Amino acid sequence: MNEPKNTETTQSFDPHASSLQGEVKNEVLEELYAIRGSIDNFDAQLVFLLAERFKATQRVGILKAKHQLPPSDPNREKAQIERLRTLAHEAHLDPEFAEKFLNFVISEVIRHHQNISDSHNNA
Ligand SMILES: C=C(O[C@@H]1C=C(C(=O)O)C=C[C@H]1O)C(=O)O
Repeated sequence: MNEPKNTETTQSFDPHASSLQGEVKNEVLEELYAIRGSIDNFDAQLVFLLAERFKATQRVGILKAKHQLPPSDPNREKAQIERLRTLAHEAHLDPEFAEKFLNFVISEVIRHHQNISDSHNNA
């Protein structure tokens, strides 16, 4: 996966921004910054991964619009949710959270698909 050359974000982001400065000992702050470095890496990857996922779902949306297929596919969603809940359980992630997260993403995808279908029909 190609990561964008996001010099703007890297230049303006202050990894040490904190409301705790001056409130806790320096060594605690240093340890916090070290852990937060990993959190920042995870968050960046999440954004890249989601961007790739949305690229793929856009293609599905175009395919569906071309062939007059409905934006959502409830049986597919059911299967995905079951799978993700199992994966989450195995990974010690709360399955309820995994389900909510997937539903949140899917509802946004369906909104995109509806928009693609509307503009396809109006063209
Ligand atoms: C992407 C699709 O469209 C919708 C969105 C889904 C998703 O984001 O994974 C899954 C099923 C559909 O409701 C699809 O049908 O594959």
